[in-house]
Amino acid sequence: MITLHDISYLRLGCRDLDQMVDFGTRILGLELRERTATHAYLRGDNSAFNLCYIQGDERYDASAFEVPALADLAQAEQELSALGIAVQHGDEAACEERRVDAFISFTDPNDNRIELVYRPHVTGVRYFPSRDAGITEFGHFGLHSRDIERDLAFWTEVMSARVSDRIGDGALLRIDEVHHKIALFSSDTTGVQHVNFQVASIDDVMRAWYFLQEQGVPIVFGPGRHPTSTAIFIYFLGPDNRVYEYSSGVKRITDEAGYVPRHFEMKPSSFCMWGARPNVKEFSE
Ligand SMILES: O=C/C=C/C(C(=O)O)=C(/O)C(=O)O
Ligand SMILES: [Fe+2]
Repeated sequence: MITLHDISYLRLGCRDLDQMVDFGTRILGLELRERTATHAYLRGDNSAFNLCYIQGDERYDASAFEVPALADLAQAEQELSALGIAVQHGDEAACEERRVDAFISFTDPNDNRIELVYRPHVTGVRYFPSRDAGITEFGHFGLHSRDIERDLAFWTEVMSARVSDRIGDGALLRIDEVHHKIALFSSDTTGVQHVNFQVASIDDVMRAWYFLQEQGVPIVFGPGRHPTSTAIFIYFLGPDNRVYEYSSGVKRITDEAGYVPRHFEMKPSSFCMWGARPNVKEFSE
């Protein structure tokens, strides 16, 4: 089994890097940490970056997870190869581009690009937000799945994720005490389905609600509260048409041995206990 220590970063292709830097800083409230002609590194905590927008193919994305030890990369390669999954090694330039000491990459059974990284760089410099969105950390991300049972088997048997809750076919997966850091949603495509940043409180979610409306940002779900993780949330669209989420108050599962996942019915009330209706394809009946 491949132990995932934490989520690390997302690499997101885009057509217009300036537009994504503007959105990431002025709207999302991330800090622009570094920028080259083709790459923009943004963060909401003290990591070197959480999101890297890359000028070029807007359909490109990759999600990265940290493994605890360098030896885990070799072990992971062995396990993936045994399953017939091709593994690539990051060379020095690719490691530098990702601000990590070492990494391997592969595609999961859904053709999602996944990177396993060793020693993602963190900074000793406090995250300095470009607007006071109240971000506390990079929270989680959703992945598309064209075959949930197949992908769930991969994430829970090959990787170390555990099911916290299911909603219809969808699955919320934890890799530590946080209720979920990965979410799989039934879909007809591949890649990242939504990007979540945790904010400090309900005040930040509600402030975002007014702010996003004023800025003309399309809100696609919420404000509301997830009955699954109990988090209060708001979802909105970036200019890249990706779904972004702020949420606050995600529950922790501390009774690892005794916890049994729940299975929520595929109804809007399983996504929001206040009555908000999702305008997100993968969350709809
Ligand atoms: O119901 C879908 C989403 C649930 C949650 C949650 O329980 O917090 C998410 O954050 C999500 O996966 O978007
Ligand atoms: Fe989410």
